[in-house]
Amino acid sequence: MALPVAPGKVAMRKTFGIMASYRMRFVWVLMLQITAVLATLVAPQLLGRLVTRVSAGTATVDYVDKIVLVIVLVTLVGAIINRFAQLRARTLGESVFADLRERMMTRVVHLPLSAVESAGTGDLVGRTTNDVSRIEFLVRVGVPQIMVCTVTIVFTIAAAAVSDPLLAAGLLLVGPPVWAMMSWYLPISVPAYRAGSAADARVNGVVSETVDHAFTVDALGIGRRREEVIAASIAEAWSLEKFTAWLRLRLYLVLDVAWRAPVVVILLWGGFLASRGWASLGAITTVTLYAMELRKPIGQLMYWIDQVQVSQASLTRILGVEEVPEDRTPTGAVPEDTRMRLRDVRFSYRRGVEVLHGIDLDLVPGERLAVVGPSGSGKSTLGRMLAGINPPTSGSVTVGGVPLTDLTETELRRHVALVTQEQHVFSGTIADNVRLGRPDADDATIARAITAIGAQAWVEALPDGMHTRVGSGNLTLTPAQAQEVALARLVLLDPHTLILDEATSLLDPHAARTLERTLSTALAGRTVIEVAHRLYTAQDADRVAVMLDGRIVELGTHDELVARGGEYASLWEAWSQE
Ligand SMILES: Nc1ncnc2c1ncn2[C@@H]1O[C@H](COP(=O)(O)OP(=O)(O)OP(=O)(O)O)[C@@H](O)[C@H]1O
Repeated sequence: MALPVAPGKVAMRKTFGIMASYRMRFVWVLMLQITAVLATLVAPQLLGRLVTRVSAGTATVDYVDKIVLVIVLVTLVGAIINRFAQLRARTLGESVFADLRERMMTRVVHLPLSAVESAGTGDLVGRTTNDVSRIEFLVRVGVPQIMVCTVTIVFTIAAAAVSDPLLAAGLLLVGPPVWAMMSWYLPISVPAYRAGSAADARVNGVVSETVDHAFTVDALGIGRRREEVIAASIAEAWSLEKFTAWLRLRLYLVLDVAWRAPVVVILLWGGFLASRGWASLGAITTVTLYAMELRKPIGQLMYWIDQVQVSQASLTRILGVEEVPEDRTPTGAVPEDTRMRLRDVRFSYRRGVEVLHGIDLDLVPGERLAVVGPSGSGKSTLGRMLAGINPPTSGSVTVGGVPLTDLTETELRRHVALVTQEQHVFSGTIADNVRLGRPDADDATIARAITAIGAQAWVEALPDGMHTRVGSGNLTLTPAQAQEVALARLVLLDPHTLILDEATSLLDPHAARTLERTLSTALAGRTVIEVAHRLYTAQDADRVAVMLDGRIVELGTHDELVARGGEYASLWEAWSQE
């Protein structure tokens, strides 16, 4: 299921909400810009007067000098204010953009994992990269320029109207064709740009999926098939890109004329009015100069209108991330003990396809429970329920009487944590990676955690010990080392209940068993639920739960279950004979 896109009204409300928090700075920038524009409007007025006096033969040299001096001064002051206004506008744009980006990142890192998984990472990556870049230019440069352009256009037209209303009325002729063009363009372009962004995200998704799993693609010999999938997604993105380029072409054809029109219209209209004696040469000069001054802001505004469409589509995708519904609502309830209970837990990844069919389970604090069963029987899904990664579709998973979904993420992880075979090593030192479990831990505490999981030998043998940089571009840890770092992180996090889902499956059987033994010392006193593929894990456990088709069909000690002669007994017999 794709991540949501914020509806137009919601996006608008949120955008205004962000802008409202900067309203004083907006007003300040606006005032500076108005002052700068007013300064630029003085020159055409004075030139108009000069032309009137010169054509009437009443202009003295002294008068001309004075006018020129005032024009130079006003233009200079205007340029200084304009520069200052631009600077303030750009810093305002930077602040708004930083705010938007922080908002997004905060939401992204707290998104319900289930929502990210079902949407696929391509969509989220597309939103945090392509879409953010698309609006970056608009917010940083566009918003300030749109303000400048709008203020310039409004005040220039007003100044022209004050100089000669009849003559300035000619400027309004440009309005209707631009309006008609926009009425056609806007409703088509936003959905087209949005579809383009989604198609780009799909390209991202299929390409990164193929690259990430290059070995699998190679092993299965499905390179050509993947090429076809990538080509199809690129073809889709390309056809949408062509369509939006065609839209822009039409837009620019009309707007290009609109951009040049004001001067032409005023000269023709002014000539007509002058021939009737309804406009003076001075007024025509002033209004023509104003019309010329309109060209630049009109041109820029046209460009930004198109950018707004591109960005609006991206903005609705970025703000859409905030629309992902929460999958938990912390109530502030405090668990009274560490006892975990599942009652009639049912779960479906997809509507109508139930994979857990009513599971009841009471964990005994401090016990080690092995969960065994055939592939697809729901062991990992049960682990995810216990770790609170996916809330159950119905029924309840509680700790100390409080449903896991009533706890905040941070609080939840203090109670229960899940370790799978996939462990990400973040760029940084080994100590940084372990410290993720408890940000305030000092080096001595980290060293103890590393020792607790038996990794001190190889860590100390590294050039800088636990301060050796690992992750992308640095030392690459083996899967087993990465797993040990993750387990050391867990020792620091110190939850009372741990779910190990094939946590040691990347290790060879001997190393796995050694690590599991070390772990059981490090995790002594904690409740450990282990999704087990190797049945010696079950033999070592206090109790064994056997899963079959989304149900727990047997629960007891290894000896009891072997003696019962049921499902587990046959699994055990088959395994011991291997
Ligand atoms: N993300 C998912 N989306 C949809 N269905 C899923 C998802 N993950 C698992 N399933 C389905 O849920 C059922 C239970 O899968 P689960 O991974 O929990 O079983 P398992 O016993 O852990 O299997 P294995 O030992 O192979 O890991 C299977 O039918 C599987 O296809």
